[in-house]
Amino acid sequence: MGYTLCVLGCGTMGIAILSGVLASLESKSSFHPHAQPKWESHTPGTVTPQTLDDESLPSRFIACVSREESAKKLTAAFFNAGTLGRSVEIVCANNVQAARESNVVILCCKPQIASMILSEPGMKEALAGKLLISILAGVTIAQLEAMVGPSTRVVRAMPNTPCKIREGMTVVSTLAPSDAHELEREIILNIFSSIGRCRFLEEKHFDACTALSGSGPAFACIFLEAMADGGVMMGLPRAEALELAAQTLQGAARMTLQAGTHPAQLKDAVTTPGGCTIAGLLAMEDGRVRSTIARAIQVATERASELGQPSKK
Ligand SMILES: NC(=O)C1=CN([C@@H]2O[C@H](COP(=O)(O)OP(=O)(O)OC[C@H]3O[C@@H](n4cnc5c(N)ncnc54)[C@H](OP(=O)(O)O)[C@@H]3O)[C@@H](O)[C@H]2O)C=CC1
Ligand SMILES: O=C(O)[C@@H]1CCC=N1
Repeated sequence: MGYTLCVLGCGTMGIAILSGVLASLESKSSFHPHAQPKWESHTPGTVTPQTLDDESLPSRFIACVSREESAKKLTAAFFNAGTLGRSVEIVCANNVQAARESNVVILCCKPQIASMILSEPGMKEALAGKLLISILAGVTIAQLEAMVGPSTRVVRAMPNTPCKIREGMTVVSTLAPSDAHELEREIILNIFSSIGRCRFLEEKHFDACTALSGSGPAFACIFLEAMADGGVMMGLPRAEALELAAQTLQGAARMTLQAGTHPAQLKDAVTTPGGCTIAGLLAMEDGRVRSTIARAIQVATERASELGQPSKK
């Protein structure tokens, strides 16, 4: 059983989502009696699927691109993705047929070309009565609804690149409570909580989420690289410096997420009076590191809100 899932515009994020979903299904199919479902470790507030019936799980996968070159890359990417990966159908320049054959479509193209793709002849009909999940930055549900027919259910999601290793953070636009939407809710949760954390938030928060968790991996990597650079400056080999920085950031983040420890508490616990940590912290404060990082989120949020708008050029 199961439904057909189509990724319309399968680039960086499409591959990340599809790879994560395939890996999750592979791990579900290789039953382990002591295996914990992925979502059991989630903190309160993040959402998890209630059931795991076949109807809410994908069983056929279609990935769409526009160029042959991209199609070749996808074939290579998914051929190595386990047995399920080999069953991804790669479709080049035939979006309408792919949408017609699908039940759920995840729109993963650039924001600027959404209207072109959704206005292809036959697309409205192909999407009629189906669930369209858009991950596009800055393109609102109202804008998307104006591009599709009234029977297409439009939902926004904002995932991030770590979905590829099932450590993603995805925010999904709040769904109106209704029995008719229960299956859609299950489908959305099964996709995104199988590839990381998933939480619902009102659409008005989407530009901030785009900046914080969507762009966030890039910001975190600047911090990670800078920490490693400091280690290298002090004589550590590059590879070890990166390992130390990455595992340290992961450990601190996990203590916040899993143990619920406030970051300020974590910081204070490390900071011995008169010790080296406070010396480093004061150097960071001199560099206005907090306001610089917070302002980066502010500026990225503002930019995200412009991405769905027609270019002013
Ligand atoms: N990158 C990120 O970290 C995040 C991105 N997003 C959002 O995800 C979306 C995609 O971003 P990203 O994955 O980085 O972009 P990419 O450029 O990597 O992927 C876009 C994909 O769209 C395909 N495409 C282009 N034109 C068409 C067409 N006419 N028909 C079918 N497919 C087409 C491209 O294929 P081809 O090369 O063949 O044209 C490419 O595979 C954006 O809207 C972005 O806002 C959201 C969260 C995080
Ligand atoms: O930079 C961008 O526009 C996209 C959206 C979030 C992450 N990357």
